[in-house]
Amino acid sequence: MSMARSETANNLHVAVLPSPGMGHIIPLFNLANRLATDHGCHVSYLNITAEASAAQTQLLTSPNLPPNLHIVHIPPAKQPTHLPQEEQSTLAFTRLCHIVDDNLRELKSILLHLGKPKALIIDIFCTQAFEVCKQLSIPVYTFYTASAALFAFSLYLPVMDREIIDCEFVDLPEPIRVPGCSPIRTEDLITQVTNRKIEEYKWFLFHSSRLPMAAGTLLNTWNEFEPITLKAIKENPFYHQIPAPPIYPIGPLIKETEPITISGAECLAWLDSQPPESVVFVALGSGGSLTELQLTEVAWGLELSGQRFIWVIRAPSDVDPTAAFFKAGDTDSDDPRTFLPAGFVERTKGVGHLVSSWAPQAKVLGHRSTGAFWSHCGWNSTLESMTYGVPMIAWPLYAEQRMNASALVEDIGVAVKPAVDPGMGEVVPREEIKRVVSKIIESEEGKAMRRKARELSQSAAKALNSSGNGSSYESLVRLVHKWKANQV
Ligand SMILES: O=c1ccn([C@@H]2O[C@H](COP(=O)(O)OP(=O)(O)O[C@H]3O[C@H](CO)[C@@H](O)[C@H](O)[C@H]3O)[C@@H](O)[C@H]2O)c(=O)[nH]1
Repeated sequence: MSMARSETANNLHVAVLPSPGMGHIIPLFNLANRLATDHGCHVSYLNITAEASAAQTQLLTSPNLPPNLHIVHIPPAKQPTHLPQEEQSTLAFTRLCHIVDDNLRELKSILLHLGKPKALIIDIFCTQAFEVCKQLSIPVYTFYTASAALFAFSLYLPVMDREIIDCEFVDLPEPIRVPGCSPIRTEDLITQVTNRKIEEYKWFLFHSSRLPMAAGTLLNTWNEFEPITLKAIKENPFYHQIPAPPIYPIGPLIKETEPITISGAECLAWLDSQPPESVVFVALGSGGSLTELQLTEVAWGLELSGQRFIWVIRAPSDVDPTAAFFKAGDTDSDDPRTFLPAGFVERTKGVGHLVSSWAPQAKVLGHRSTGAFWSHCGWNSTLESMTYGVPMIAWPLYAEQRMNASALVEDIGVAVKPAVDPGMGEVVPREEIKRVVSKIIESEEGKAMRRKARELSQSAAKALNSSGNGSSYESLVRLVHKWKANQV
């Protein structure tokens, strides 16, 4: 039987700690919002303010927050680590890990000041909180913002690192077999593990090896989306050797509200005037950008396809590879249109709509005119696309996105992946772009992908159903009951 909301409420105080980067801030915020609105919890959302992006500030200063959700700002660390210039520009992840490390120094006094919440839910890159919370007897839960498959890989990583693999992972002759996951081709591996000697890998291994310290892991997925992996994590004897924490699949949690800027409103108004399922939405997550050469090919490919599009466009990555990541939602930078082929904007007027830096993505994906999502396959983008039943063009860039893309194309059948031209290096040429864009909007294969995405959208809605034993809804209710039962 479904557990009623009123049973779980009564001022239970929980805190939520995201790491920086919109791909983490957004899902932890969605969870905080859900706990406050659906489960009546009193929620403190701990916001690391150092290097906050415009999108982060905009999200957290929204006037529509529920009254029982409080944003607690962690002031920037007094003596932050200074990374060498070269690392600052190439490794967003290392920089992110240092920001967390520096800015959690005062976590203990913050939690004490908040009156010791009954549970702390942390992002996977905030595992420094385990020791602090042990001293305070606060149970810590991780919210895994990526797939269950990556969670399984991460649980297994310390074992592989210690006992099984003595070369670089990318040099292995065969795909990596992790129980419950499709074999992971070495070229699809998460980028953080491609070089075991560098700091990026050490941080990823550090946080992965601490996953078993959690009292439980909330996964942003649902039973029907990753059935085999979830079953394996729960049941496979292999995982019993690794003290894996109990898992709670609570997804797909996606943005329910988002602040709309002027350019966002224009983008939605443009969509209103387009035919149903006709528009390809091109957006590469919060930090994705393309090289100048690739940007040119994408522009030509879109134009040649003749299909309608919305394109969230950013300055080329050759200028500064991590600029987009740390400046998410910042529209003050150069007008990216200046990087496009001459005459492109004029020639595609009426057929295409450009948005600088940031669009109201969830709203665009939920719009009836959107026919496909050209995405870097970040996990939140993937969940948003599936929630609204939109098929995808898979364009993975970094992190675990290649793994997600392969699952979406090969295992689930909701995406198509353009092929690179070996003669042009890693670049996908305009003819190939034209082919996949037309295919996903017009072909029978594209329609089959849309049908599959719609089925998943229905199963997602069922999992979240609050009045019909939705599996994800019930998982979260179970947790809230548990926290409440431990309440003194
Ligand atoms: O113009 C934009 C661009 C992005 N978004 C939102 O930003 C989030 C982006 O998240 P995601 O798709 O997961 O991409 P990243 O920001 O790149 O996320 C990082 O974190 C994810 C979760 O761990 C990983 O899956 C990714 O690989 C990693 O790059 C989503 O909610 C989008 O709706 C917008 O609202 N407007």
